[in-house]
Amino acid sequence: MNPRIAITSGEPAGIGPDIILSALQDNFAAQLVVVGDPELFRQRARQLGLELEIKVCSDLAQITDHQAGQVQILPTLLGSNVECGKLDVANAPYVLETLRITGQGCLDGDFDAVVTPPVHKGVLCETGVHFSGHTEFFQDLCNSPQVVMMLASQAMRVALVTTHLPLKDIPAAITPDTIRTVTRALHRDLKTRFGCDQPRILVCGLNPHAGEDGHLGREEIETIIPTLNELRKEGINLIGPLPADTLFQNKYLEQADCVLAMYHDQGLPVLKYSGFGNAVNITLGLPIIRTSVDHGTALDLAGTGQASDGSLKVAIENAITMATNAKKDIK
Ligand SMILES: NC(=O)C1=CN([C@@H]2O[C@H](COP(=O)(O)OP(=O)(O)OC[C@H]3O[C@@H](n4cnc5c(N)ncnc54)[C@H](O)[C@@H]3O)[C@@H](O)[C@H]2O)C=CC1
Ligand SMILES: NCC(=O)COP(=O)(O)O
Repeated sequence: MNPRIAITSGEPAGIGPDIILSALQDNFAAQLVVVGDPELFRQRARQLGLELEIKVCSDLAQITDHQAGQVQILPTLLGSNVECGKLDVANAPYVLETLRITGQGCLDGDFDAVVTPPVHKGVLCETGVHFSGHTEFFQDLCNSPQVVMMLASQAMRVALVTTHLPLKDIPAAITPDTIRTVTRALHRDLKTRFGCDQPRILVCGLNPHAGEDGHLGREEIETIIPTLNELRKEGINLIGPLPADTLFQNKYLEQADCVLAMYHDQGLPVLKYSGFGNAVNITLGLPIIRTSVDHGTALDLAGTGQASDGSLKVAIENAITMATNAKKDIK
């Protein structure tokens, strides 16, 4: 039986609905179900001039294998009408509810994976909840001690020691404990989920020139190098820390299965430069499978037909592959 994959609708005023409608015109070997408001998808399809069948499923038993051109929807209703490109805090509870339903559904075994189009973190925070990202939301929902954000393009995989933190808080967050737990989770998932028998991880320093022997910062000498040496004794293959400005070249990337960057904007701009629109964001360390797109809500493009569905298709394909492999492992 094909895996059942839930897709959230993302920020309703952004390109989430557009790229879902566009991607679902293709075939996928899975039961795909969108958790969202059917009327939002009908309206957006009309606006985009796309002819798709919107099938509203009142329960899980009605979800069948995906057929190209069909959108199966488990209904959750919006708080307010949507105007493309205009954020409305009245719809923030809807967005959070789609995340809760799909995450909990994965934990309960109703779905084999969740794929998330982009949400707008700022408008979700305006409800009074602190929402820094799906990564942290699903970590809390699943009660997971450590999660790792990893993005993968054709050219490279990049994982992060810290996720959505203000820059000023990063040095304090790079502790031996965080480096240990992130690196172990990354090593384990590269083996179990990505088929790397002996994962090789290329680690960035935190400071310019990886601290220049302590003259440009001491985190490498005091924290990063000793912790990497400890992890090496556990049999984890680590290269570095290397200066982040010169690490991203083929000579090093060819030797590695994944780069481990210390923070969001150290690793992700390089990956996005090399593969924006075709990369996938995967949360490691969760008991559920969660993939996502490599881009944001692109409010400027909602409803215009100019948004690329490339990354969403890669996210759906990755979720299907990971869920299919997980089902095989259970048998
Ligand atoms: N997975 C998620 O939920 C993510 C959400 N975001 C959120 O998105 C919001 C907007 O973030 P920005 O930094 O403006 O990034 P953005 O990715 O929304 O837009 C950056 C630029 O890329 C273009 N772009 C983005 N996606 C595209 C696509 N599929 N096809 C063609 N062009 C595309 C946009 O038009 C814009 O010019 C923020 O609130 C941010 O937190 C950002 C990244 C990931
Ligand atoms: N730049 C990627 C990103 O911020 C995605 O965050 P998340 O919502 O997947 O946690």
